[in-house]
Amino acid sequence: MSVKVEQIDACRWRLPREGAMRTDGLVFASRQMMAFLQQEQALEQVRNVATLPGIVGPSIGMPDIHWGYGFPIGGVAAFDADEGVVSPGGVGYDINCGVRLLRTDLEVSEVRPHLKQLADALYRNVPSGVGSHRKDLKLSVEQERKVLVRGARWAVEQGFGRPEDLEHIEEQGTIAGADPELVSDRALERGRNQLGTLGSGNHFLEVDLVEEIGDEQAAAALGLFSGQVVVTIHTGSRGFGYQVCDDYLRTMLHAARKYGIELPDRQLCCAPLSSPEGKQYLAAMACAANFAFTNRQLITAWVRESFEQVLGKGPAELRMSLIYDVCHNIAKWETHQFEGKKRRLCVHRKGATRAFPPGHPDTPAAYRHVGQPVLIPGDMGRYSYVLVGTQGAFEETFGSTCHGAGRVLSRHAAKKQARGHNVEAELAAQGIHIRAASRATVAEEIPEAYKDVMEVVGVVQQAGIGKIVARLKPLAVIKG
Ligand SMILES: Nc1nc2c(ncn2[C@@H]2O[C@H](COP(=O)(O)O)[C@@H](O)[C@H]2O)c(=O)[nH]1
Ligand SMILES: [Mn+2]
Ligand SMILES: [Mn+2]
Repeated sequence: MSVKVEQIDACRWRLPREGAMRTDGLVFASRQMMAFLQQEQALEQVRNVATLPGIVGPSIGMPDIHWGYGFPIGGVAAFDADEGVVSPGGVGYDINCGVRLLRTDLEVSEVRPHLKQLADALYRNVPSGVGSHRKDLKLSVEQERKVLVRGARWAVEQGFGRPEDLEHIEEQGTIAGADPELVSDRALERGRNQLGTLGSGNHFLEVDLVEEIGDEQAAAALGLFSGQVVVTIHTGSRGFGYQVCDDYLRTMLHAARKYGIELPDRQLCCAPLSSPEGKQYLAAMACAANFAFTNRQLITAWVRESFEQVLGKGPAELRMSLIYDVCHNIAKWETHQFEGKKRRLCVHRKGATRAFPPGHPDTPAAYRHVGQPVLIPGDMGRYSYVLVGTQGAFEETFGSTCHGAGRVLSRHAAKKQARGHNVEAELAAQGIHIRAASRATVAEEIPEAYKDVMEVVGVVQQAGIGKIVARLKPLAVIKG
């Protein structure tokens, strides 16, 4: 299916307003990416989002855009507080899936001789794959409710990490307004066993090497240097968030009918932000977001523990601090300047990352002169990127940028392509050690399953909606 697009410049494309659209679509992509996107449903989804009530500015697609449930993955849409809507499809099933980056003082030469052992320790200490969890983490219902309200702060209070970690988490690791009364018993039950687990598929824990620095000043501010060993964690709210999303999709289908919202696709079901249903979803979503922050905080503690077990040095000696933790599936209340006016907007980022500019008060003090860190994973065989947010992103995309490379092969197609290959052995030959609960996951996650993230961040940088700070290369990857 071909969607009408007009090229604006080398990396911007307009999907002109027509039919039921209330605004234009705006997609960031190279010509080559657009040629590929023309065969995809994601552009149609950008147009569908543009039909929703109260949308402010364009319906935006990032260069890693691909098909998602209702809203595309790699999509950003902002809605007016009075006229606008909130939609679970605009956040996604894995509420507050996100990425966290830890630094160390270690040079790669100090780690290489211990890499296999380190991969084993991380695999042992951090539960990954379906059904695994730490035997020493048993939550009562009361404790779980505290997690949902306090987020990463709860984990720090229990001794998982240090108070200064919180300063380097989006929203300091706690989204306000969470109400555990608004989540189902089923969600609570699924969450209890899954807190402190990585999950499967695209979720990962990775030891990386800082391969190249793109901006020395920003790298120094973030504590990054060439040849350094860092750790990336990518996971979200697990079965808890999934259940919250699933429960509220039903509520929202009913609400859309009740409030007379016309939907080009049922998967865009939503409710007015001012309605009881809209407010309830945001309060339940906040619970899931806090669950995810806690999840990444617990995993951080076990990563620090693993390094200490293998290298005999604790987190303080290794200066193993949290660079940043950023969400890429969330809807948030934010203040933005739009058409000369300050507006309170609910910004949906689904497979998109907040990218606030230098000087923004929500950027941690240590980074305020360079911009908010933006963490963009690529794939388990090539590279990932660290960026910072820009004024361009603040002005054009509600302070947002891409979130990854984006899939190009379905899981099925990736498995087919991996047939006849020993992916683990091929990666090991390149010095990348994989530990995974399932062979099938590794096959589904081959690097070729994703776009080349270098091209994605290239578009982002060219468009001025992100600035490259460093490129990371995987050394050891833990997959579910
Ligand atoms: N460095 C790695 N990046 C990976 C790996 N598996 C997936 N990915 C990238 O993450 C993004 C985000 O995924 P999403 O599930 O939140 O949409 C994805 O687009 C890939 O680029 C990995 O093992 N290592
Ligand atoms: Mn994710
Ligand atoms: Mn996820």
